[in-house]
Amino acid sequence: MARTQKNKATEYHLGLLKAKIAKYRTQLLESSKTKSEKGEGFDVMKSGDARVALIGFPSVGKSTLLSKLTKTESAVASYEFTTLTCIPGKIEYNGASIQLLDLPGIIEGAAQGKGRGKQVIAVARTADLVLMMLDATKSHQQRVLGRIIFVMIGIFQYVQAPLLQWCVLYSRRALLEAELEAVGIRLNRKRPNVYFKVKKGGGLSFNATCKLTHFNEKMVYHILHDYKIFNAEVLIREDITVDEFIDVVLGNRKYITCIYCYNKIDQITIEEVDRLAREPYTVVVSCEADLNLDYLLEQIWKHLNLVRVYTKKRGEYPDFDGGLIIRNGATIEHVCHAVHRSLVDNFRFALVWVSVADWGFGSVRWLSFLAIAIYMRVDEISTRFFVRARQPNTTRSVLG
Ligand SMILES: Nc1nc2c(ncn2[C@@H]2O[C@H](COP(=O)(O)OP(=O)(O)OP(=O)(O)O)[C@@H](O)[C@H]2O)c(=O)[nH]1
Ligand SMILES: [K+]
Ligand SMILES: [Mg+2]
Repeated sequence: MARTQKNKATEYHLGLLKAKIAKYRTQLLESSKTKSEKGEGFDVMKSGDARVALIGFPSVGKSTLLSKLTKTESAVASYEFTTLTCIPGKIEYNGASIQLLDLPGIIEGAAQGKGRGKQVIAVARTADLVLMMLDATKSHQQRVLGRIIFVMIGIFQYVQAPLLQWCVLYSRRALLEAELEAVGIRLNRKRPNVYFKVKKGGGLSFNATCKLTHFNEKMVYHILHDYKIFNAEVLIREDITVDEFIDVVLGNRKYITCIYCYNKIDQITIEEVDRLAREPYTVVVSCEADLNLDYLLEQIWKHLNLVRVYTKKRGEYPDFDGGLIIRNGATIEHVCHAVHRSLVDNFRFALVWVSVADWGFGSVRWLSFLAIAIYMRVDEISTRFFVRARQPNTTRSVLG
């Protein structure tokens, strides 16, 4: 693929190669899974309302952060690979209990099993949020190096391509992302809006509701052929790339939010801190100097997208102490399950109050919910309406 020039004529050929690589990669991962039992990740029980995994190179300060944010102490030392297993800690925040996992550092080639890479990445797959820790001091060194390389590229025009590649690859953050990407973790990306269903017969039915600029029906046909899928229904609802389509076909991708956390900002200049802090999904902290850790918690909470639901007895004020913590996108059925397993069977209707601040885009939904609720029994429709609350602290208003 590196040798193929990228243009309109070769796009098709490249797409097929991508599908092949994805296929072989999956086969490799699957075969190695059966060979070693150790590939399943560390044996740590999921507990609390959400799970956050600390991923990063050795000695970036992952254990220091765990020890700061939770009551658990994880060994901190200046040498690499101090932590060798998964160490769980508990963060109590906004009434929720969030499991924070300290993990061994990972290195280049982790996805292929270097170090304890495979186990670490397996744990990352089970997390609701990946907290990618990076060393701010190293990122600065790297930028300086990057500039030098770009000057060199200017001088040696003819070796441009490999050098550029090296430059891109050398970014430590990109390296980590590539490791996670290789095992099917997609960071800060949403699931492609594609309906894909394998069928028993009937051939391939292909439809797109928008103009596709990256590939066409013929390509879809050939990619599916490569996976030995001959009968399927494909409905593409957004202008996706070939890679995204392959993700859909493979179906085992994990879409996880990632916060990039630059540690050790006590060691770099304020200008550098400012530059890093402006990047998307980025938080700058210093675990040792206790800088910005409360903002980090705030961001973790925000990106976990948890919803607090409080129960209320008839004629009484709601109990704002013991709330139920529910994932965003959960339904009233989930809420029932969180209260008691048998509740769903006897469930008839629910009255729902939402905070005014949540009305924003969802207001139409809530108002229609209210309108329909008046005419229908709520249990018939409740499962189709999501319980969403983004800013649960604000004024509550009676809706249902
Ligand atoms: N200057 C500075 N040093 C820090 C900071 N946070 C951690 N360190 C130092 O970084 C070193 C490594 O910290 P650890 O917490 O052990 O790093 P780790 O990522 O858990 O490392 P491994 O478990 O080996 O992968 C220690 O010597 C810490 O004292 C910080 O905010 N500023
Ligand atoms: K260390
Ligand atoms: Mg550690």
